Amino acid sequence: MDEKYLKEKKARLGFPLKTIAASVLLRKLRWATLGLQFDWSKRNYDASLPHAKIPDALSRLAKELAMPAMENAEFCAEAAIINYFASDDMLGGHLDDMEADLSKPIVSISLGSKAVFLLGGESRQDPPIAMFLRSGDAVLMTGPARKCFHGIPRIFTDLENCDVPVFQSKFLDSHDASFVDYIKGSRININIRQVN
Ligand SMILES: O=C(O)CCC(=O)C(=O)O
Ligand SMILES: [Fe+2]
Repeated sequence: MDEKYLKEKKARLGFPLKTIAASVLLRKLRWATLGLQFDWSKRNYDASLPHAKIPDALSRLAKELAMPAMENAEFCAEAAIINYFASDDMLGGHLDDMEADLSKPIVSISLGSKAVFLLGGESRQDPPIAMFLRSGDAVLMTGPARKCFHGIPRIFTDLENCDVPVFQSKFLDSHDASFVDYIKGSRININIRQVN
């Protein structure tokens, strides 16, 4: 953070301001969104809210991955959630049922550390199936699975189980060093939705 900005901010607030390194803040980031934003008070996606466009490359990839679930129509990537997991993070069992048309799939891409994915049934009481999601895996949640509870109870960040080295080996350029450093103890999930 810029020195002059900090001084001004301290003066305005009247109490000392602690600076936190970007690398520390980055580890605290749990999720981000792209594309259409969800309005939690109205419980719907609101196209009038300011939003960043989903990058074309991601949109094209989602279209291709969604193909088996689209029956002659094209998947339209309208909203995405990016989940950032550090070693002790998990994602509790939940449903993704806020999209108007549940016949459209959710395309979910995993990067970094290996995770356990639990796919349950339509009731929380249904026993889940457990599977590993590794870096580069894509899950297509479609058909009955759109109405099923699912979650991530844990990720593996230890060297023996994380499966990241294979992924890391693809990033040898020195410009990728900070990315490799970040992904070593982390997992990123990108899930892409068609909202309408
Ligand atoms: O992290 C994952 O693989 C699943 C993410 C998910 O289910 C969600 O964001 O709704
Ligand atoms: Fe989900």
